[in-house]
Amino acid sequence: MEAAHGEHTESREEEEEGLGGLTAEELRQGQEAALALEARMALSAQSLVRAEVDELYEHVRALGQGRFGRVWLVTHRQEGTVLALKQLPKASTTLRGFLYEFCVGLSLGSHAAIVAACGVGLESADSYSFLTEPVLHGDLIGYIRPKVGLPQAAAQRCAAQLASALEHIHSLGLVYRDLKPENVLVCDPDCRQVKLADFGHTRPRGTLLRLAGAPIPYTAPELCAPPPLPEGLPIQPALDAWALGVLLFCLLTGYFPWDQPLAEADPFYEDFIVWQASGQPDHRPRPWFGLTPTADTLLLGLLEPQPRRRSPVSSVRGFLGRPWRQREGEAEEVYPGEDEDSGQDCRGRTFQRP
Ligand SMILES: Nc1ncnc2c1ncn2[C@@H]1O[C@H](COP(=O)(O)OP(=O)(O)OP(=O)(O)O)[C@@H](O)[C@H]1O
Repeated sequence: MEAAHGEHTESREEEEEGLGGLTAEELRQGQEAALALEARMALSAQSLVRAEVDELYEHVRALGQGRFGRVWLVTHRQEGTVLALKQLPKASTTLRGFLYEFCVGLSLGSHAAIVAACGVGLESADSYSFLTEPVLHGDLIGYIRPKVGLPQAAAQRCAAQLASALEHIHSLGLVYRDLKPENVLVCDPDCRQVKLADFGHTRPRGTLLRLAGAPIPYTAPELCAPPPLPEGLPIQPALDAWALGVLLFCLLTGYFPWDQPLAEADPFYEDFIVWQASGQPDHRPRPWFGLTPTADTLLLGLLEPQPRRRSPVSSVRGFLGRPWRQREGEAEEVYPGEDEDSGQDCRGRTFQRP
């Protein structure tokens, strides 16, 4: 969604009236978060360890590869501590971009559903790296059974933990902006505990952003509309609430609700908008058939197209412990299985609905 990873390609307007509808309190919160991050980045720049990764750490195995970085399981050569090391090549990451992601991770402190940063940043000849706790059971995408989703209890546990992690991030004046199953790491084979990772896209509330590239299912509709200011849309936690709604739909059904939230381009989104506006049960789009009225209410709140009317991520708490799926039998096992029915799941954007 951005031109360059971690770089401040966005500009921030200082005047409240120029901030496309942010309240004074929202503006203050975002500005404080931005200042705190700048201060932390200045300090961290001075304390970077300058060494090659191999001098200090032994590679055990690769844990994952993203668009920007490679993540390794490593052990500290002297202490023997087992850690995850995210390595970002200098060819594609600026020092500022690296410091930004590193310091956002540090500023989130300790939260049970957020990958803990270790506070060590490394500058090597060709890369920047930082260390975090390792999470060893893969990411959530491997647990979502195509056309089925997760068992309800696991879906509700994930929902509760992710809502809590996002609430924490929002309370610090930040917007996460990259919620998707690939960024949710799983701590145990039964998917009891999950942790949010990858803070390369996290920004202070009110940062002005434009959508760069095609929208994905998790992109909120306000980002697809022409921005209220030439520099872009002042970002709000509501972006994360939307993405959480889409992710919960995937967990409960094994389908994406749509490919992109554009009624003119996506018939599934158009159907949803018609249902959402009419409130008529017989307008319910087919992919929603298996959900309960409780789940409908939760998801319709998170997936409210108007960001100011959208439910906050904390709304999830009020819906836990009640059935979200009408029939539970089809999704009893949690398993990190392979794609059973390629193209018809929520692992790719171009799946087909029933
Ligand atoms: N702490 C960790 N423990 C275990 N695996 C991890 C950890 N951090 C990241 N990974 C794995 O590495 C993958 C890539 O990491 P990450 O998402 O941080 O990279 P990225 O380049 O920023 O990705 P993206 O393309 O989503 O922006 C993750 O999907 C995950 O599988």
